[in-house]
Amino acid sequence: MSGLFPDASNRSREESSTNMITQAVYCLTPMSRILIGDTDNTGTHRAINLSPFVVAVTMHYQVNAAMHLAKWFGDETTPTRLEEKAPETPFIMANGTDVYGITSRDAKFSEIFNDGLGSDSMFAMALAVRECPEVFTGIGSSVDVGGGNGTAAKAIAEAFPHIECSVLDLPHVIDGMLADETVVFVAGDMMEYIPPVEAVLLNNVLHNWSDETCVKILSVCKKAICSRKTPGKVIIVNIVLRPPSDKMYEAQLLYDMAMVVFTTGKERNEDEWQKIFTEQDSTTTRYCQF
Ligand SMILES: C[S@@+](CC[C@H](N)C(=O)[O-])C[C@H]1O[C@@H](n2cnc3c(N)ncnc32)[C@H](O)[C@@H]1O
Repeated sequence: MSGLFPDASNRSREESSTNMITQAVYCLTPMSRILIGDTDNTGTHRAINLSPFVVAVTMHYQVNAAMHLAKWFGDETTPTRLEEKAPETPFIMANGTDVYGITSRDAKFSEIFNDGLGSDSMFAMALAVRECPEVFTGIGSSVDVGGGNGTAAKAIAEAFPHIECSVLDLPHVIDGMLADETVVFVAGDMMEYIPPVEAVLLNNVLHNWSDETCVKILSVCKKAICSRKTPGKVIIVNIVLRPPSDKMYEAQLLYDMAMVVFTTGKERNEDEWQKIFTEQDSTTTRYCQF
């Protein structure tokens, strides 16, 4: 204890070392910096703030779901291969319905969930727009399918003002959204119909679903981009699992675990993505990494 509470004779030496410790302890790391964002003197955010995402994925519904993981794994009455356990997920075991069942009946959770995913989208789209601008050139119209609160669509509209941007999501999600001059909100079901458009954006959507459902969603996307004279494109923003030696591998596996707990989907490596694209019979596939 004496080392923690220095006596007066050592004061100046201790003060300077306390300052040093204080600086070392309270300095933000690159990771914690993205949890507070950055505001200018008008209160406008100038940098990415991922804290809404942390709040959204640690709500009691998700924590309860994670607590059911062991039971879900260990349930001997269900098959051992994980994909055969679908459509039951730890989330459904814990909450009686899937994430979208909860967003449809709990408006507060829906708002927190959409804001959280929106903050994550802001992060991903800022990189996509900066690192892969060629993906968006030559496009006149786009629909962000499963676009939630429209954060990604707004980022595209801001970076490429000539693109007419819309967002398609489930009716209860769209209900609360206010259209602005940059983005139009459309209620619909991506499993059934997507309006004709030059580019469909699927931002962090396909990893929520099984291979079979991804093929189904992509076939609806294909109809939407092929109903015009010149066929358009489907832009997929998603993790592509890297080899175990990659420094991002552990973070990517953590995302994969989240998919197991919350959804019937998973994160995929390039071969697994390619399998889906081949089954879906896409003409050309190009990968841009960021
Ligand atoms: C993981 S969130 C991704 C949200 C957004 N793209 C983002 O990254 O912030 C999946 C989105 O798909 C929407 N969704 C789920 N099922 C859908 C369906 N059948 N038709 C349209 N949207 C759907 C959800 O409401 C949710 O907004």
